[in-house]
Order: sequence, then structure tokens, then C-alpha cells
Amino acid sequence: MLLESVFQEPTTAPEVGVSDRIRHRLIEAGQRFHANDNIAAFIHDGELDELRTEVKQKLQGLLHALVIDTHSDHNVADTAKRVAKMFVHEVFRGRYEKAPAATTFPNVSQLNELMIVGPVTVRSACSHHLCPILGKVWIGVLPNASSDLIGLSKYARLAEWVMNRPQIQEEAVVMLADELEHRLQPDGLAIVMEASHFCMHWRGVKDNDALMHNSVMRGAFLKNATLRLEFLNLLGNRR
Ligand SMILES: Nc1nc2c(ncn2[C@@H]2O[C@H](COP(=O)(O)OP(=O)(O)OP(=O)(O)O)[C@@H](O)[C@H]2O)c(=O)[nH]1
Repeated sequence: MLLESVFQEPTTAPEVGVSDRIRHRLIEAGQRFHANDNIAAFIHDGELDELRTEVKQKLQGLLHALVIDTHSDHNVADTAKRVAKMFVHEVFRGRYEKAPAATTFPNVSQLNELMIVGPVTVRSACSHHLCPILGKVWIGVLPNASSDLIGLSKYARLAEWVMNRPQIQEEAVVMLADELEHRLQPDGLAIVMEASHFCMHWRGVKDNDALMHNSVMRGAFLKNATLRLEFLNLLGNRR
């Protein structure tokens, strides 16, 4: 091959990848696209499969950079494909898919007593190292006569949707609280999360036992110490 042909400028513009198209739409709309943001509204039909293909290609490049022989080692031959599927359609799907439908029902019995759902098992990944976060969430709701109600399973589905993104735990509970508050319009909302961070177990400090606990208290749970205590005491007996 002639040396000139190696250094020749490309005559055609490089093809714009699907991630660039999506990013362009987000920037045009002034929309944030942090690791824990949902960007489903900016992804057109069919583009998620295209995105998975692009991610696969980049992961193949990552394996190459790690000097892993993906040709002769049959164990890694499909790793890029598998990991791309895992990121886009499984562990980070909360970024790319629309919120699960959560039909709301009127509070016909005008319930205004404390209700607790949990423990809801949640799985996430830390945005710093993309290591798994495995944990549990407890949700307390104090409805009022005009609050909406949602089916019990929808608490778990919404929690899964919010957690299936690269996150930090402090922001994850706030995001979940925002989603629930928006749908239920309760007098009070409380969330407690307890999670195990694999970035602390598998690598780094290698502490196997440390857990992170955090909470968010809104409305009546913030103002009324007795209610807050009732919620926390009820969890205390069940954890
Ligand atoms: N606050 C908070 N920190 C987290 C969370 N998940 C992981 N981390 C921590 O975020 C930190 C990552 O940032 P750095 O301290 O810059 O990373 P690092 O030098 O690789 O840290 P080491 O883990 O100590 O090796 C680590 O201490 C993680 O344990 C989370 O949900 N919330």
C-alpha cells in the first residue's frame, strides 16, 4: 500500500452515529443527560437497537485496548455483544425506556393512614465505577382524601425504573421520591434505602460489610416527628 493512501484525508464526511443524533436532540432541547437521567423521549423508534450496536462496537474497542484476544478466546468472542445488551436493555434500561405505566385510582375511601411498602429489592450501579449496587427500599406514604393511589406492584416497577441507571444513592432516593410524589400527591412521603456497593467490596477499600443507609422525608414526614418515628419504628422491626 502506498504511504500517501494511508494518510489520505477522507473524502466523505464520517457517518453520524446514533448516539450523536440522540445527543444532538438533547442539546438542542437544552435537556440534561446525566448518567441517571431518563432520555427515552429523545430516542426514536428503532434507535435503541442501533444504539446497542454502537455500544457493542465501542466495547469491542475496549476489549482490544485491554489487549484481550477476542478472536481466539471463545469466552470473550461475544462479550461486547452481551455487555451492550446488558447495558442498554437491562442494567441501564431506566435511562432509555419510558416510565412504566402506573394507573392511578382515586382515593374513594379517603384513606389518610400511614402505608408502608417494602422491602423492595433494587439493583443499580454506581456512576463512578459502574459497579453494582444491590439494596432494599422502604416507601412510606401518607395519603389525603384527594391523593391518587397506585397498584402495589407499581412501587416496585417505578423503583426499578429509577434504579436501573448509573446512580449515586443520595440522588437515587430523591429521584424515586419525585416520581412518587408527582403521581400520588400525598400529604407525606418517606423513603429509606439500604444498599451494598460493590465498588467498596470488589475493589478499592475492599470492605465487605459496609452498607449505606439514606432517606428522604417529605411533607408530613418532615414536619411531624411522631409520624416519622412511627415509620422508622415499623421498619426497624422488619429489617
Ligand atoms: N456518596 C456516595 N459515594 C459513592 C456511592 N457509590 C460509590 N461511592 C464512592 O464514590 C467514590 C468514588 O470516587 P473516588 O474517591 O474519586 O474514587 P476512587 O479513588 O476510585 O476511590 P476508592 O473507592 O477509595 O478507591 C468511592 O469512595 C466510592 O466508594 C454513592 O452512592 N454515594
